[in-house]
Amino acid sequence: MARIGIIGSQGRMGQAIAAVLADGKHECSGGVDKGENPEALANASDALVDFSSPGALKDNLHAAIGAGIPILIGTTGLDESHSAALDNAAGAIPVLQTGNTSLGVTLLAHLVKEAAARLGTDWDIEVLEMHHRMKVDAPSGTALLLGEAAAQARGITLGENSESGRDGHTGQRAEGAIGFAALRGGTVAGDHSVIFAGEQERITLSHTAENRSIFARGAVKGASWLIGKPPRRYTMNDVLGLE
Ligand SMILES: NC(=O)C1=CN([C@@H]2O[C@H](COP(=O)(O)OP(=O)(O)OC[C@H]3O[C@@H](n4cnc5c(N)ncnc54)[C@H](OP(=O)(O)O)[C@@H]3O)[C@@H](O)[C@H]2O)C=CC1
Ligand SMILES: O=C(O)C1=N[C@H](C(=O)O)C[C@H](O)C1
Repeated sequence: MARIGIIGSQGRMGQAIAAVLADGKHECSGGVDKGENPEALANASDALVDFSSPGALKDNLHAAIGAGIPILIGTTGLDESHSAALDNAAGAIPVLQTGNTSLGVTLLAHLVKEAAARLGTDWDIEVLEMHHRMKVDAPSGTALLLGEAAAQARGITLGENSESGRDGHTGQRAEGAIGFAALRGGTVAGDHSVIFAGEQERITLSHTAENRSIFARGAVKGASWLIGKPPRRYTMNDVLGLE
């Protein structure tokens, strides 16, 4: 049985993952939280899953490299320096980073790509997300993943074409922009919609997470799949055979 170690083990996702690992087909090798060193956990594991905090990323990658095991990063709110650290780590170990480990969102990103490629730039793209009141980053990692899918299909760079946090006298929407809006409240596990707004018509592609078990199952599937793979960056498309 694959031994999976959980970074962020006492958190909402950490506990959902522990519940999946208790299915008798996997083994949980333990967990660490804030202030704890992930190295011993890495040495006792066949793979790590990290659902903690962006500030923990570099130490977690270091621990996985030291132990020579793969790591799946689900933590969101990452920036370009984190991205460079992920690329660097992927030279030594298998690394999978994604804003959403669910099958449904992974497929949704394909549908968004297809729609964005087929609809002209006169169809405005807006990404709307809603999450529970405890979420600390916005837009969500999933919203950015979906926006990136649309940007790739249109051959544009998301960073240079995104509009978010509109408030006050913002001026007109920039042509070709991909917009983001974030709602927070209650216990919502994760709702995402990508709206294609054209002349007198709209298409909305949506995903609703009914609870965190979909992310937890995807994380365990991804981490197990990474074991024994050659070092490089992987995606959920690789795990699910969707590309
Ligand atoms: N990719 C995906 O599919 C999904 C990604 N996520 C992302 O996962 C992350 C965690 O979400 P969630 O479980 O809801 O958050 P929680 O706040 O419930 O859990 C985070 C956990 O990580 C711990 N932690 C914080 N800093 C460190 C550190 N430096 N080292 C180790 N552990 C640390 C926290 O400990 P303490 O409380 O002591 O600070 C806490 O136990 C978020 O970034 C979220 O967006 C969530 C769902 C799905
Ligand atoms: O923090 C959360 O809860 C979630 N985070 C991920 C994100 O930022 O997209 C995935 C999911 O939507 C839940």
